[in-house]
Amino acid sequence: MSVQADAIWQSIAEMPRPTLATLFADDAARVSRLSHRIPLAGTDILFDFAKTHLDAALIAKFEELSAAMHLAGMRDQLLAGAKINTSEDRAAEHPAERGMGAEDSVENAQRLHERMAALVEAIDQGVFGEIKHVLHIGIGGSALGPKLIIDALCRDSDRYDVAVVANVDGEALSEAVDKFDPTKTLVAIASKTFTTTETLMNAESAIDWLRGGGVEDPYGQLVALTAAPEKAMEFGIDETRILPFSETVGGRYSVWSSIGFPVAMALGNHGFAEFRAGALAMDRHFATAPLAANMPVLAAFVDLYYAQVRTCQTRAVFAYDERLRLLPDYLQQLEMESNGKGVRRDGSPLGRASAPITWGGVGTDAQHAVFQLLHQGTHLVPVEFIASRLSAHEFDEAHHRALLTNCFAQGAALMQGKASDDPQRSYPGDRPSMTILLDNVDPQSLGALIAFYEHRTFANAMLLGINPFDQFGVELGKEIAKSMGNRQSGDFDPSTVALIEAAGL
Ligand SMILES: O=P(O)(O)OC[C@H]1O[C@H](O)[C@H](O)[C@@H](O)[C@@H]1O
Repeated sequence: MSVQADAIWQSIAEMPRPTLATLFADDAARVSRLSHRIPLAGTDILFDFAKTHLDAALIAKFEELSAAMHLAGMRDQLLAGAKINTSEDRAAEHPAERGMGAEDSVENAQRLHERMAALVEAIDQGVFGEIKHVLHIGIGGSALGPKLIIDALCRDSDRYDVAVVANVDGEALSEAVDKFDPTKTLVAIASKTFTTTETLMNAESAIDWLRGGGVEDPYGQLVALTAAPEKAMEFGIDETRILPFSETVGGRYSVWSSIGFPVAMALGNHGFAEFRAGALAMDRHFATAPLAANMPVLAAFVDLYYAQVRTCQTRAVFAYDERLRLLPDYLQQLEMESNGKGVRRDGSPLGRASAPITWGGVGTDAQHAVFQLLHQGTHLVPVEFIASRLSAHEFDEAHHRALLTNCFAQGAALMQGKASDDPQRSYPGDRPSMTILLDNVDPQSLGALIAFYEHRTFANAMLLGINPFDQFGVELGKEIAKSMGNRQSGDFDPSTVALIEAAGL
């Protein structure tokens, strides 16, 4: 980090720390200043930062930090498809999947999307016989995005039943295939590298399941979603059913690419295109809005303020909408795999806290489980609420009113607190939250929301000097698992040896 950035952090740390109550009392226009309604491709999203400790002075300091860390320039490079993933010497071209980036990359992505759309149409038209189910096999970035989007948007889809299987635990595959008829199932094998052991093992077992279920040519029912088409061909998948995507699209940023195939199957090509259009609208906002009114950037300021200055070690995300219940899982990979790093882009020590731990759940369930700690525990946890103005279920609208009321009440309670003579019953208050209110849970708003999180993660990384696009930290465990599986090494530590023996491996 530059000396200049260090000095800015120092001055942020020394700034006065007014309470939320004082911030509201001192600025009658606080809500209009910090609550932004952003119009995006036919939908609006409201981002309310008023219940965080951000104020004009803090924002100005973070703008200085942004200048010192070249945030705007790095953003422009990201969105132009420059090679900003320096440790792997490549670009990070997930925006190109939505239509923003280097011209040839955008064209290439479009061509691949058309190819995928054609395959979806062919399946719809019965070219593969009667297909009713899609078994999507992938893990990490090749599973979490499709799982979230399908769970959110395809609850009463009359197109295909989709199951996403990630875990190498056979229970996961067993649970998924139990509901499916092998003769009517298409198996999508999703792996950017096509080398991930869990995915390949599940794929082999799925082929056995197809064969055991009377499918004469199981390979004829496989589709591959990958950036390594040659490996998928070696695996035995016909080239016409391999949907490639670019090597420059990172795994946890890949739901927009052919990894989104099950989303297109469940939602239809049009729905998947709308999902990408929502993201493109957020890309445009990120590209053009001034930093102080740029939602991903402001959110990163909030994240950094709490993690760096108030030393919060976690941040909690609560979806007040059953349709978004998988959002915290998705964000855990996006944020922690991107920014859970102790070194900067140039390899020097980070010298400060990396990304906080992302956790969360679904409201109102979580209120009856973990909110005690948020209200009275000794850890300060910045909370994020995500809700939708409209619901889609068939029951009385009282349900949705109660859901939203609870969501807003929690934010108010965290901030207000409550004094009491009895210490057990007193609430300190001044606990921050931000709220994101969607108009609806639909493809555009979800696309825009996920792109918002991607850019927020990027802005956090740039302001810390981290490369958010590699993940070397996941390799060591894989290597050790392999050597254990192959029994090549007798020199594990005594605790590990005792566990191997106890399990009879
Ligand atoms: O898509 P794949 O190549 O199979 O990789 C699946 C996942 O595994 C890796 O271990 C990484 O941690 C993830 O970022 C990646 O999404």
